[in-house]
Amino acid sequence: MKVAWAGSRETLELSDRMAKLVANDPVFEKFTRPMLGRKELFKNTLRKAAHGWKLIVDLRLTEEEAKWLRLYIDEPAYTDLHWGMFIPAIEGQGTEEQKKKWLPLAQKMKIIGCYAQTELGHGSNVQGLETTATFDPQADEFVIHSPTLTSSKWWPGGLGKASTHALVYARLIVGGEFHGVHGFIVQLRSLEDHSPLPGITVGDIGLKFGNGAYNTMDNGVLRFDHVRIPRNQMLMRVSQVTKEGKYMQSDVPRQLIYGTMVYVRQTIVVDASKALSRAVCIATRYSAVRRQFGSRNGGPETQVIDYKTQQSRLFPLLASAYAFRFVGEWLKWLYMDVKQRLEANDFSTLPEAHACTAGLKSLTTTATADGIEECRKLCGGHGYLVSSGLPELFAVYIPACTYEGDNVVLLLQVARFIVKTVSELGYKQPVGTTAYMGRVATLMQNNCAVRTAEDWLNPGAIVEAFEARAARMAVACGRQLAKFENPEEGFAELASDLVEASVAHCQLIVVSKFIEKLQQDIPGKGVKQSLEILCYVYALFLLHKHQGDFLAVGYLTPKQALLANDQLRTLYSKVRPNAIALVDSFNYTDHYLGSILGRYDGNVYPKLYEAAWEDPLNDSDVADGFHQYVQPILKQKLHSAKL
Ligand SMILES: CCCCCCCCCCCC(=O)SCCNC(=O)CCNC(=O)[C@H](O)C(C)(C)COP(=O)(O)OP(=O)(O)OC[C@H]1O[C@@H](n2cnc3c(N)ncnc32)[C@H](O)[C@@H]1OP(=O)(O)O
Ligand SMILES: Cc1cc2nc3c(=O)[nH]c(=O)nc-3n(C[C@H](O)[C@H](O)[C@H](O)COP(=O)(O)OP(=O)(O)OC[C@H]3O[C@@H](n4cnc5c(N)ncnc54)[C@H](O)[C@@H]3O)c2cc1C
Repeated sequence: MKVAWAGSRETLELSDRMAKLVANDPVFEKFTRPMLGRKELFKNTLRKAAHGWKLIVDLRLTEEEAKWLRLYIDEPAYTDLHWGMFIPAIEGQGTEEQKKKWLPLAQKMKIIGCYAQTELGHGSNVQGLETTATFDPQADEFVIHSPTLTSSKWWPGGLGKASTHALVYARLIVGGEFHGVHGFIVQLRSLEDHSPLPGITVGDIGLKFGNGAYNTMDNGVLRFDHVRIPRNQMLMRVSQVTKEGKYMQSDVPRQLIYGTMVYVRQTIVVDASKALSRAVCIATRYSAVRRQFGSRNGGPETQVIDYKTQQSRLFPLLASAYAFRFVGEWLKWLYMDVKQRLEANDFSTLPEAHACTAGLKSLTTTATADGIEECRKLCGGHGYLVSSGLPELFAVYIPACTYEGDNVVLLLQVARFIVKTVSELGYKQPVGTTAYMGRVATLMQNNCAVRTAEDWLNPGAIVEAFEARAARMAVACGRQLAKFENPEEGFAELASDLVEASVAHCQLIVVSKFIEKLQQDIPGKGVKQSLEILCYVYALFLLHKHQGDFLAVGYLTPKQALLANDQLRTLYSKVRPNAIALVDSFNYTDHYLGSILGRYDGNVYPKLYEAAWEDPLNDSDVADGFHQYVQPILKQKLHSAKL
């Protein structure tokens, strides 16, 4: 099962080696992080990142090994955006010449970059960005300027204190004409003493959610006062500005400017499976350790993992972790396929890639953020302790629902894609993830044929159910939209219905890809059977949770919905014997989990008790301040009879 989760024996071996390298290095200790003040915390992050980089250089780690090393260091840092966005943006939007100049500097960390797109006044609406880049043909330069307070760059990770350069997204103005938003490489700080360059105001935006957590990252604010950069620092793969001041839009779709966001969104889907699997690993192991009620004749109390309510909350999350892992694997293939096609100037699957990365990023991050919180609740009171690992995991994870695109805004992008597909059904055969809409007539007619709970253990029945739900919801939106004279007005009015139809479409993709995964060759005795059970748990859990959709579109009867729930209960009993093996398969070290509740050895109570005394508050029996503020209350003579 470890190989199924890792993806291959090589990846399992490589990731295991990196996990142990980090876990055995005291520099990467994590428990004290929530106790540190902001400046100490940030300095500690710089120290860890420097040590990580030293390991990469000294041990000559490959790019893949370095990626796993950074993951297991498990600390948001400026390197995330340098490697995760700044470099990919230059790779995707730079000319060959620009790549030759900037990539070696960035890959050797001679410069540190960030991705500065969002502003104080605009994040979702990229076309609304206000920073300007005005071409000066006399000097053959761009003048980068922040014309308003709301044009201040705001949020970019690594910007506040670490980055020497930024990839700045600004409104391109040539000869007084606006030509859309483009990316510009701008140096922010001196490479000598790291002081901000003339015309640059830069700093951190301040504390964020939770202790420790994302406060290890210097999300920054940045303003420009007429800063000049050479013309060749505008990324010019998509569009060019000539020395003479002529704007040239190549035949590449302008949306390629957004290509880095598409890349990061697809990585975020696999990240979701990692974050959710960590929380599920903690909650599952602790649910097996925790006993509460149910003792018979003085025997042991019941393990909470044996309660049906615990199983009905926990096992769908376990199934979701595997589902997101496999759909993330497929999405990575889709992204690489689009990237190859783009190299050959084939833009045919760009809309599908945009819709899938946007929709699956939205779906998986929402489910993962909610799932980590559910795992905290599954651990009762002890889940609320920082030493459970869950509060930090939650605090670091939840911005994923916002960054790289607010999840609702992204679902509206999927909605545009779906509505367009439905409107073209009469004359254009849908392909890829919308191919099922080509069978809309059948999907509108056929109703569910399930007669027994067993009938739900049929991939065909499940896929048809999810296809019918998605198709019928999309067609219903299409019919509603047709009633509006102004399509944009209709779209705005029906936005919530469209979002729900987008969720249905994306859930169909996740279910289908899980089923497709099971058609592949999966090594290991009993592994495929265990994954099949999880696949049915995932699909039938969704069907139960969203049964309103299936009933409203007339595909399911209430009886069939009840049979699905009956089958779910049976499936939970099948998951139970393998639950611990399924989470052990994630192969996480205690260091990476950072959780006393999720310890591999299950030695929870002694370690919880031990950890309590390490809290600084227990440095003295009588807390500082007691004698000053409490003792006088205890000692005061109360004359008023009322008290
Ligand atoms: C290692 C990891 C680190 C992991 C650690 C990560 C650390 C944190 C990283 C966070 C970094 C960030 O947050 S970076 C900042 C992230 N910001 C965002 O994601 C901003 C979200 N907003 C946007 O992407 C855009 O504003 C949109 C897509 C919402 C709207 O764009 P727009 O230009 O107004 O386009 P719009 O009119 O809606 O659509 C026009 C046409 O373009 C298409 N279109 C729109 N976008 C795209 C696209 N990306 N690709 C292709 N096509 C597109 C539409 O489908 C539509 O086609 P048609 O219908 O006409 O056919
Ligand atoms: C931890 C973190 C790290 C980040 N790192 C970076 C970075 O490195 N670089 C960078 O450039 N940015 C970064 N960002 C910024 C991030 O990309 C934006 O916050 C994100 O894109 C959301 O945009 P917004 O803040 O403008 O949200 P808004 O769009 O203002 O969202 C507010 C509300 O309005 C709703 N809304 C907005 N538009 C619509 C619409 N058309 N229809 C319906 N509802 C709508 C949203 O759904 C949401 O509920 C980061 C943010 C965070 C939290």
